[in-house]
Amino acid sequence: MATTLSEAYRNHPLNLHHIIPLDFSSIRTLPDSHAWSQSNDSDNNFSYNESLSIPIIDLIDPHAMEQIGFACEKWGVFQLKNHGIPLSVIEEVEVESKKLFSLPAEEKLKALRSPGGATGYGRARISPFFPKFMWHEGFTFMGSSDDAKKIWPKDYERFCDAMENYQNQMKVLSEKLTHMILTFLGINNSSQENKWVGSTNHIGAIQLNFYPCCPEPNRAMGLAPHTDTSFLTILHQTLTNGLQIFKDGSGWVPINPNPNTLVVNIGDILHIMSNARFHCALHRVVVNKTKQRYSMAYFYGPPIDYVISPIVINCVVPRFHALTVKEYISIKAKNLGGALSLITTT
Ligand SMILES: C=C1C[C@]23C[C@H]1CC[C@H]2[C@@]12CCC[C@@](C)(C(=O)O1)[C@H]2[C@@H]3C(=O)O
Ligand SMILES: O=C(O)CCC(=O)C(=O)O
Ligand SMILES: [Fe+2]
Repeated sequence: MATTLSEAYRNHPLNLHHIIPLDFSSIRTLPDSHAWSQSNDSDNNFSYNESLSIPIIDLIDPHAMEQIGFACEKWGVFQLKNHGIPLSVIEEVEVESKKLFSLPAEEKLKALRSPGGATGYGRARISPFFPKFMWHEGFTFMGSSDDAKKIWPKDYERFCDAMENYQNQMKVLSEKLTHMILTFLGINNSSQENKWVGSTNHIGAIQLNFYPCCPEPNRAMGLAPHTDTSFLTILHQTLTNGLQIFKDGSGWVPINPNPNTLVVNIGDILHIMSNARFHCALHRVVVNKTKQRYSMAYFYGPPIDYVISPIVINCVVPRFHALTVKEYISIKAKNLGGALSLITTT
Protein backbone atom coordinates (compact mmCIF):
# COMPACT_ATOMS: atom_id res chain seq x y z
CA MET A 1 0.00 0.00 0.00
CA ALA A 2 3.00 2.20 0.54
CA THR A 3 3.32 3.11 -3.11
CA THR A 4 -0.34 3.88 -3.57
CA LEU A 5 -0.49 6.56 -0.87
CA SER A 6 2.54 8.15 -2.52
CA GLU A 7 0.56 7.95 -5.74
CA ALA A 8 -2.20 10.05 -4.19
CA TYR A 9 0.24 12.83 -3.30
CA ARG A 10 2.22 12.70 -6.56
CA ASN A 11 -0.20 15.04 -8.33
CA HIS A 12 0.26 17.70 -5.67
CA PRO A 13 3.96 18.57 -5.67
CA LEU A 14 5.31 21.08 -3.13
CA ASN A 15 7.98 23.76 -3.62
CA LEU A 16 11.36 22.96 -2.09
CA HIS A 17 11.09 25.82 0.42
CA HIS A 18 8.00 24.07 1.78
CA ILE A 19 10.02 20.89 2.25
CA ILE A 20 13.51 21.88 3.46
CA PRO A 21 13.48 22.59 7.22
CA LEU A 22 15.57 25.25 8.92
CA ASP A 23 18.86 24.04 10.40
CA PHE A 24 17.62 24.57 13.97
CA SER A 25 20.98 23.55 15.47
CA SER A 26 22.57 26.80 14.28
CA ILE A 27 19.72 29.18 15.27
CA ARG A 28 19.79 31.25 18.47
CA THR A 29 16.97 33.75 17.84
CA LEU A 30 13.53 33.36 16.30
CA PRO A 31 13.73 34.30 12.60
CA ASP A 32 10.89 36.35 11.13
CA SER A 33 10.02 33.42 8.85
CA HIS A 34 9.06 31.46 11.98
CA ALA A 35 7.48 34.27 14.03
CA TRP A 36 3.71 33.85 14.02
CA SER A 37 2.12 37.28 14.27
CA GLN A 38 -0.36 36.21 16.89
CA SER A 39 1.15 35.08 20.13
CA ASN A 40 -0.23 31.73 21.28
CA ASP A 41 0.48 32.77 24.87
CA SER A 42 -3.01 34.09 25.61
CA ASP A 43 -4.65 30.80 24.75
CA ASN A 44 -2.25 28.88 26.94
CA ASN A 45 -3.86 29.98 30.19
CA PHE A 46 -6.13 26.94 30.17
CA SER A 47 -7.30 26.02 33.67
CA TYR A 48 -7.74 22.37 34.59
CA ASN A 49 -11.27 21.15 35.05
CA GLU A 50 -12.23 17.46 35.39
CA SER A 51 -14.89 17.64 32.69
CA LEU A 52 -12.30 19.09 30.33
CA SER A 53 -9.83 16.26 30.50
CA ILE A 54 -9.39 13.91 27.61
CA PRO A 55 -10.67 10.46 28.71
CA ILE A 56 -8.17 7.74 29.55
CA ILE A 57 -9.60 4.39 28.45
CA ASP A 58 -8.36 0.99 29.55
CA LEU A 59 -8.45 -1.32 26.53
CA ILE A 60 -8.98 -4.39 28.72
CA ASP A 61 -12.01 -2.87 30.47
CA PRO A 62 -15.16 -4.80 29.45
CA HIS A 63 -16.84 -1.46 28.68
CA ALA A 64 -13.98 -0.17 26.53
CA MET A 65 -16.03 -0.19 23.33
CA GLU A 66 -18.76 2.13 24.70
CA GLN A 67 -16.17 4.36 26.35
CA ILE A 68 -14.30 4.68 23.05
CA GLY A 69 -17.53 5.45 21.20
CA PHE A 70 -18.53 8.16 23.68
CA ALA A 71 -15.05 9.69 23.63
CA CYS A 72 -15.16 9.81 19.81
CA GLU A 73 -18.52 11.59 19.98
CA LYS A 74 -17.52 14.12 22.58
CA TRP A 75 -13.85 14.73 21.81
CA GLY A 76 -12.67 12.85 18.73
CA VAL A 77 -9.68 11.84 20.81
CA PHE A 78 -8.86 9.65 23.80
CA GLN A 79 -5.88 8.23 25.65
CA LEU A 80 -5.39 4.48 25.74
CA LYS A 81 -3.78 2.34 28.40
CA ASN A 82 -3.19 -1.43 28.39
CA HIS A 83 -2.95 -1.09 24.62
CA GLY A 84 -0.76 -4.19 24.31
CA ILE A 85 2.15 -2.57 22.41
CA PRO A 86 5.38 -3.80 24.04
CA LEU A 87 7.35 -0.98 25.66
CA SER A 88 10.53 -2.20 23.93
CA VAL A 89 8.97 -1.60 20.48
CA ILE A 90 8.09 1.98 21.43
CA GLU A 91 11.49 2.60 23.01
CA GLU A 92 13.29 1.38 19.89
CA VAL A 93 11.54 3.91 17.59
CA GLU A 94 12.17 6.60 20.15
CA VAL A 95 15.93 5.80 20.16
CA GLU A 96 16.08 5.64 16.36
CA SER A 97 14.07 8.82 15.97
CA LYS A 98 16.37 10.74 18.34
CA LYS A 99 19.37 9.37 16.44
CA LEU A 100 17.89 10.55 13.13
CA PHE A 101 17.00 14.11 14.17
CA SER A 102 20.31 14.68 15.97
CA LEU A 103 22.26 14.14 12.73
CA PRO A 104 23.84 17.20 11.08
CA ALA A 105 21.45 18.97 8.67
CA GLU A 106 23.38 17.87 5.57
CA GLU A 107 23.00 14.21 6.55
CA LYS A 108 19.24 14.51 7.04
CA LEU A 109 18.90 16.35 3.72
CA LYS A 110 20.15 13.22 1.93
CA ALA A 111 16.71 11.74 2.64
CA LEU A 112 14.76 14.91 1.81
CA ARG A 113 11.20 14.21 0.59
CA SER A 114 11.00 14.84 -3.13
CA PRO A 115 8.57 17.59 -4.29
CA GLY A 116 6.00 15.06 -5.47
CA GLY A 117 6.91 12.44 -2.86
CA ALA A 118 5.25 11.30 0.34
CA THR A 119 8.12 9.77 2.34
CA GLY A 120 11.41 11.02 3.73
CA TYR A 121 12.66 13.98 5.72
CA GLY A 122 11.15 17.46 5.67
CA ARG A 123 8.65 20.03 6.84
CA ALA A 124 5.03 19.03 7.50
CA ARG A 125 2.99 18.62 4.32
CA ILE A 126 0.54 21.31 5.52
CA SER A 127 3.26 24.03 5.45
CA PRO A 128 2.08 25.82 2.27
CA PHE A 129 -1.25 26.66 3.92
CA PHE A 130 0.33 28.86 6.59
CA PRO A 131 2.07 32.22 6.26
CA LYS A 132 4.87 31.24 8.65
CA PHE A 133 6.99 28.12 9.05
CA MET A 134 6.71 25.70 11.93
CA TRP A 135 9.30 24.93 14.59
CA HIS A 136 9.40 21.33 13.48
CA GLU A 137 11.16 18.63 11.48
CA GLY A 138 9.49 15.44 10.29
CA PHE A 139 10.28 12.11 8.73
CA THR A 140 7.56 10.05 6.99
CA PHE A 141 8.00 6.27 6.66
CA MET A 142 5.75 3.92 4.69
CA GLY A 143 7.45 0.56 4.86
CA SER A 144 10.36 1.08 2.48
CA SER A 145 14.01 1.27 3.54
CA ASP A 146 15.01 3.56 0.61
CA ASP A 147 15.11 6.83 2.56
CA ALA A 148 17.01 5.34 5.50
CA LYS A 149 19.54 3.82 3.07
CA LYS A 150 20.33 7.30 1.75
CA ILE A 151 21.34 8.41 5.26
CA TRP A 152 22.94 5.19 6.51
CA PRO A 153 23.98 3.19 3.41
CA LYS A 154 25.48 0.38 5.49
CA ASP A 155 23.68 0.81 8.73
CA TYR A 156 20.02 1.35 7.93
CA GLU A 157 18.73 -1.97 9.24
CA ARG A 158 18.34 -1.03 12.89
CA PHE A 159 16.27 2.00 11.95
CA CYS A 160 14.10 0.06 9.50
CA ASP A 161 13.60 -2.88 11.87
CA ALA A 162 12.44 -0.51 14.60
CA MET A 163 10.04 1.23 12.23
CA GLU A 164 8.68 -2.00 10.83
CA ASN A 165 8.08 -3.56 14.24
CA TYR A 166 6.30 -0.38 15.31
CA GLN A 167 4.22 -0.31 12.15
CA ASN A 168 3.21 -3.98 12.56
CA GLN A 169 2.19 -3.51 16.18
CA MET A 170 0.31 -0.30 15.41
CA LYS A 171 -1.55 -1.98 12.56
CA VAL A 172 -2.82 -4.74 14.86
CA LEU A 173 -3.94 -2.21 17.46
CA SER A 174 -5.59 -0.05 14.77
CA GLU A 175 -7.54 -3.05 13.49
CA LYS A 176 -8.72 -3.87 16.98
CA LEU A 177 -9.86 -0.29 17.59
CA THR A 178 -11.49 -0.13 14.15
CA HIS A 179 -13.54 -3.27 14.85
CA MET A 180 -14.70 -1.80 18.17
CA ILE A 181 -15.54 1.54 16.58
CA LEU A 182 -17.45 0.04 13.64
CA THR A 183 -19.36 -2.25 16.01
CA PHE A 184 -20.26 0.80 18.10
CA LEU A 185 -21.56 2.43 14.92
CA GLY A 186 -23.74 -0.64 14.27
CA ILE A 187 -21.65 -2.17 11.47
CA ASN A 188 -21.20 -5.94 11.64
CA ASN A 189 -17.93 -7.72 10.90
CA SER A 190 -18.94 -9.08 7.52
CA SER A 191 -20.30 -5.90 6.00
CA GLN A 192 -18.77 -3.87 3.17
CA GLU A 193 -17.53 -1.10 5.46
CA ASN A 194 -15.43 -3.66 7.28
CA LYS A 195 -13.83 -5.43 4.30
CA TRP A 196 -10.56 -3.48 4.25
CA VAL A 197 -9.91 -3.95 7.98
CA GLY A 198 -7.39 -6.72 8.61
CA SER A 199 -6.33 -6.96 4.96
CA THR A 200 -2.94 -5.95 3.61
CA ASN A 201 -4.89 -3.47 1.53
CA HIS A 202 -4.84 -0.51 3.89
CA ILE A 203 -2.93 2.71 4.39
CA GLY A 204 -0.34 2.69 7.15
CA ALA A 205 2.22 5.45 7.57
CA ILE A 206 4.52 6.54 10.37
CA GLN A 207 5.35 10.19 10.94
CA LEU A 208 8.29 10.96 13.24
CA ASN A 209 8.04 14.51 14.59
CA PHE A 210 10.76 16.58 16.24
CA TYR A 211 10.24 19.96 17.90
CA PRO A 212 13.61 21.51 18.89
CA CYS A 213 13.93 23.88 21.87
CA CYS A 214 12.74 27.30 20.76
CA PRO A 215 14.19 30.71 21.86
CA GLU A 216 10.71 32.35 21.81
CA PRO A 217 8.15 29.59 22.20
CA ASN A 218 5.20 31.96 22.61
CA ARG A 219 5.66 33.41 19.16
CA ALA A 220 6.40 30.07 17.45
CA MET A 221 4.25 27.14 16.37
CA GLY A 222 5.37 23.48 16.54
CA LEU A 223 2.67 22.06 14.31
CA ALA A 224 -0.11 24.32 13.04
CA PRO A 225 -3.80 23.45 13.68
CA HIS A 226 -4.95 20.57 11.50
CA THR A 227 -7.07 17.44 11.45
CA ASP A 228 -5.54 14.17 10.27
CA THR A 229 -6.67 12.72 6.95
CA SER A 230 -6.62 9.15 8.33
CA PHE A 231 -9.42 6.91 9.59
CA LEU A 232 -7.64 7.00 12.94
CA THR A 233 -4.21 8.05 14.21
CA ILE A 234 -2.29 6.52 17.12
CA LEU A 235 0.31 8.78 18.69
CA HIS A 236 3.16 8.18 21.10
CA GLN A 237 4.55 11.36 22.64
CA THR A 238 7.70 11.65 24.74
CA LEU A 239 7.43 13.28 28.15
CA THR A 240 7.38 16.92 26.98
CA ASN A 241 4.01 18.74 26.89
CA GLY A 242 2.84 20.51 23.74
CA LEU A 243 -0.05 18.68 22.10
CA GLN A 244 -3.39 20.54 22.30
CA ILE A 245 -6.89 19.79 21.05
CA PHE A 246 -9.40 22.49 20.16
CA LYS A 247 -12.71 22.17 21.96
CA ASP A 248 -15.56 24.49 21.04
CA GLY A 249 -16.34 26.76 23.96
CA SER A 250 -13.16 25.90 25.85
CA GLY A 251 -10.32 26.63 23.45
CA TRP A 252 -7.06 24.69 23.31
CA VAL A 253 -7.08 21.78 25.76
CA PRO A 254 -3.69 20.16 26.50
CA ILE A 255 -3.15 16.41 26.17
CA ASN A 256 -0.14 16.01 28.36
CA PRO A 257 1.86 12.77 28.14
CA ASN A 258 0.97 9.94 30.51
CA PRO A 259 3.48 7.09 30.82
CA ASN A 260 2.44 3.89 28.99
CA THR A 261 -0.48 5.67 27.35
CA LEU A 262 -1.06 6.29 23.66
CA VAL A 263 -3.21 9.05 22.19
CA VAL A 264 -5.80 7.95 19.62
CA ASN A 265 -7.54 10.54 17.44
CA ILE A 266 -10.24 10.37 14.83
CA GLY A 267 -9.28 11.45 11.33
CA ASP A 268 -11.37 12.97 8.53
CA ILE A 269 -12.18 9.58 6.95
CA LEU A 270 -13.89 8.23 10.08
CA HIS A 271 -15.59 11.59 10.62
CA ILE A 272 -17.14 11.21 7.15
CA MET A 273 -17.99 7.51 7.64
CA SER A 274 -19.69 8.26 10.97
CA ASN A 275 -21.74 10.96 9.19
CA ALA A 276 -20.15 13.56 11.49
CA ARG A 277 -21.35 11.72 14.62
CA PHE A 278 -17.68 11.39 15.57
CA HIS A 279 -15.75 14.55 15.96
CA CYS A 280 -12.44 14.89 14.17
CA ALA A 281 -10.28 16.77 16.55
CA LEU A 282 -8.47 19.89 15.41
CA HIS A 283 -5.05 19.75 17.06
CA ARG A 284 -1.75 21.61 17.18
CA VAL A 285 1.59 21.46 18.95
CA VAL A 286 3.18 24.32 20.90
CA VAL A 287 6.91 24.40 21.63
CA ASN A 288 9.16 24.78 24.61
CA LYS A 289 12.17 26.91 25.51
CA THR A 290 14.17 24.31 27.37
CA LYS A 291 12.77 20.93 26.37
CA GLN A 292 12.79 19.37 22.96
CA ARG A 293 9.87 17.16 22.05
CA TYR A 294 9.48 14.03 19.94
CA SER A 295 6.35 12.24 18.81
CA MET A 296 5.60 9.26 16.59
CA ALA A 297 2.26 9.11 14.82
CA TYR A 298 0.80 6.10 13.00
CA PHE A 299 -1.88 6.94 10.42
CA TYR A 300 -4.28 4.14 9.59
CA GLY A 301 -7.01 4.02 6.97
CA PRO A 302 -8.60 2.27 3.99
CA PRO A 303 -6.74 1.95 0.65
CA ILE A 304 -6.79 4.89 -1.74
CA ASP A 305 -9.36 3.37 -4.11
CA TYR A 306 -11.81 2.71 -1.24
CA VAL A 307 -15.07 4.65 -1.50
CA ILE A 308 -15.67 6.59 1.71
CA SER A 309 -19.35 7.16 2.34
CA PRO A 310 -21.36 7.99 5.44
CA ILE A 311 -22.82 4.93 7.17
CA VAL A 312 -26.47 5.85 7.71
CA ILE A 313 -29.50 3.82 8.69
CA ASN A 314 -33.19 4.34 8.06
CA CYS A 315 -33.99 7.80 6.76
CA VAL A 316 -30.92 9.60 8.06
CA VAL A 317 -29.60 11.93 5.39
CA PRO A 318 -25.93 11.47 4.53
CA ARG A 319 -24.09 14.70 5.29
CA PHE A 320 -21.25 14.02 2.85
CA HIS A 321 -20.97 12.94 -0.77
CA ALA A 322 -19.30 9.56 -1.30
CA LEU A 323 -15.80 9.76 -2.76
CA THR A 324 -12.60 7.72 -2.90
CA VAL A 325 -9.76 8.19 -0.44
CA LYS A 326 -7.63 9.37 -3.35
CA GLU A 327 -10.21 12.02 -4.33
CA TYR A 328 -10.43 13.21 -0.75
CA ILE A 329 -6.62 13.44 -0.44
CA SER A 330 -6.63 15.51 -3.61
CA ILE A 331 -9.31 17.92 -2.31
CA LYS A 332 -7.47 18.23 0.99
CA ALA A 333 -4.13 18.85 -0.72
CA LYS A 334 -5.72 21.91 -2.32
CA ASN A 335 -8.00 23.11 0.50
CA LEU A 336 -6.74 21.70 3.81
CA GLY A 337 -9.29 22.66 6.52
CA GLY A 338 -11.88 23.57 3.88
CA ALA A 339 -11.93 20.04 2.44
CA LEU A 340 -14.77 18.67 4.58
CA SER A 341 -17.12 21.54 3.86
CA LEU A 342 -16.53 21.04 0.12
CA ILE A 343 -17.97 17.54 0.25
CA THR A 344 -21.05 18.22 2.37
CA THR A 345 -24.46 17.51 0.86
CA THR A 346 -26.27 20.52 2.30
C1 LIG B 1 -0.48 9.48 5.79
C2 LIG B 1 -0.35 10.77 5.78
C3 LIG B 1 -1.01 11.71 6.75
C4 LIG B 1 -0.27 12.99 6.57
C5 LIG B 1 -0.04 12.96 5.10
C6 LIG B 1 0.50 11.55 4.86
C7 LIG B 1 1.95 11.53 5.35
C8 LIG B 1 2.25 12.57 6.42
C9 LIG B 1 1.08 12.92 7.35
C10 LIG B 1 1.21 14.29 8.05
C11 LIG B 1 1.99 14.24 9.38
C12 LIG B 1 2.01 15.64 10.03
C13 LIG B 1 0.65 16.33 10.01
C14 LIG B 1 -0.01 16.18 8.62
C15 LIG B 1 -1.28 17.01 8.54
C16 LIG B 1 1.04 16.52 7.58
O1 LIG B 1 1.34 17.62 7.19
O2 LIG B 1 1.71 15.34 7.21
C17 LIG B 1 -0.22 14.71 8.32
C18 LIG B 1 -0.94 14.31 7.03
C19 LIG B 1 -2.46 14.23 7.10
O3 LIG B 1 -3.02 13.69 8.05
O4 LIG B 1 -3.07 14.74 6.18
O1 LIG C 1 3.48 15.84 17.89
C1 LIG C 1 2.31 15.62 18.21
O2 LIG C 1 1.98 15.41 19.38
C2 LIG C 1 1.21 15.64 17.18
C3 LIG C 1 1.66 15.23 15.81
C4 LIG C 1 0.56 15.28 14.81
O3 LIG C 1 -0.48 15.86 15.03
C5 LIG C 1 0.72 14.56 13.53
O4 LIG C 1 1.81 13.99 13.27
O5 LIG C 1 -0.26 14.56 12.75
FE1 LIG D 1 -2.00 15.34 13.54
